Amino acid sequence: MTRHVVTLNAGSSSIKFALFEAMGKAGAETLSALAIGIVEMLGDERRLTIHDGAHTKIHEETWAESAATPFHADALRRILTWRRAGFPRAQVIAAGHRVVHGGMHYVAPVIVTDEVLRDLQALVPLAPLHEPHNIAGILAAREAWPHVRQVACFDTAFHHAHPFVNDVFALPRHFYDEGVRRYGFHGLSYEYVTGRLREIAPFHAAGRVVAAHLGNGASMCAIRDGQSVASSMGFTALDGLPMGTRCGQLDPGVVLYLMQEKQMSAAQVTDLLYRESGLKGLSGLSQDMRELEASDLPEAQQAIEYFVFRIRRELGGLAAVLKGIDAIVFCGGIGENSWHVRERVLEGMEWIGVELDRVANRANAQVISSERSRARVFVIPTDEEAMIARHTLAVVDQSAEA
Ligand SMILES: Nc1ncnc2c1ncn2[C@@H]1O[C@H](COP(=O)(O)OP(=O)(O)O)[C@@H](O)[C@H]1O
Ligand SMILES: CC(=O)OP(=O)(O)O
Ligand SMILES: [Mg+2]
Repeated sequence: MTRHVVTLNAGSSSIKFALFEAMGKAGAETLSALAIGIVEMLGDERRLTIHDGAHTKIHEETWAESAATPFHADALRRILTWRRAGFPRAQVIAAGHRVVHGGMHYVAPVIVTDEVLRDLQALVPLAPLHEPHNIAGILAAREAWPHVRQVACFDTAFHHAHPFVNDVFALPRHFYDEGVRRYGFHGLSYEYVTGRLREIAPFHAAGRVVAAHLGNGASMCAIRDGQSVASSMGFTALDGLPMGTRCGQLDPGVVLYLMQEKQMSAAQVTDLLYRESGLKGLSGLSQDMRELEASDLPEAQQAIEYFVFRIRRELGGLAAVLKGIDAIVFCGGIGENSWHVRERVLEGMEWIGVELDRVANRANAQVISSERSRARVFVIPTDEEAMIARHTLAVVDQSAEA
């Protein structure tokens, strides 16, 4: 049996998508990506770029749209038109969506219903950079594709079994019961790299692993025997490491100061912490690590220094949670590509059992620790799309059995 699944990862100014083919018996299918693409909003211009499963560019188009045209619906229309022309025989049975926040109740992927959408809407304030766009992507897909099932796959789900101490804030107890907890994000990415680690190094995958997803958003996760134990991200995707435009860990007293002494409104503070801080705010130059690495500005170098410093702190903390580490995994745009950041993170980490192989690291090799290193360090390209596709197929098959 051959079936197809489309995955969507909708952001504010881009939609990443992929078309997967599933072959074999239901439940034991192999998935392969036929196409992986992105629609980007670049001012009034929009661009669709598609690569095949071997990373060869197979399509590119740009078109002008006024900023007033709803971006997600417009992008979806283009994706569908292209899909019909490029893969006319594809039997698309479902669309899987990355949804960043699942709150207390969504701890596994689900088929989207009106009730699910209402629940997700209530989570918008907890993920203002992501959730509204994730929902817009689902709505646009539902409208463009009324007969295709929509499945929501949550970034928080991988972390849902955290022990209480890694989940709680020291607030009066009722806040925890209401859902004011540490959720953790990037779960689809962590789940994928954990699965890959099981294939590459099963012994290490069964042990104590710290994984670092360092992309535009950045977080770290302590994983024991494949299960998330603690995450640097909390109630929202603001906590932990500094990111492209997000502040990372911040004394809550700063928020009080901004509101009380600087008379900033909640909306202004939200904008400051989510969109104007992190690497962008510190450097005054860019949120893009490549630009910072290429810059001589002292502020750009300090922004990288702070990023590295927080990763090292988190690494020490998560290693303590796990009582030692057997492996570290780097993934995400920075984790997979910046040998410079990895080198600085791992400098002088012998005390934790890590010795870097500088040559392997500079070559972005899969294993970047030396032969002598007690813990092994891996660079594993993540694939949130593949994880979404797997979950989506599984949910569709389960619902058929039910
Ligand atoms: N070769 C590279 N060297 C350093 N940083 C890189 C490199 N390639 C990508 N990056 C950085 O990765 C980040 C984007 O990560 P990515 O995981 O693609 O983001 P997103 O969360 O949008 O998927 C950017 O800061 C970008 O500069
Ligand atoms: C949760 C999160 O930060 O996601 P992203 O890295 O896609 O911004
Ligand atoms: Mg990302």
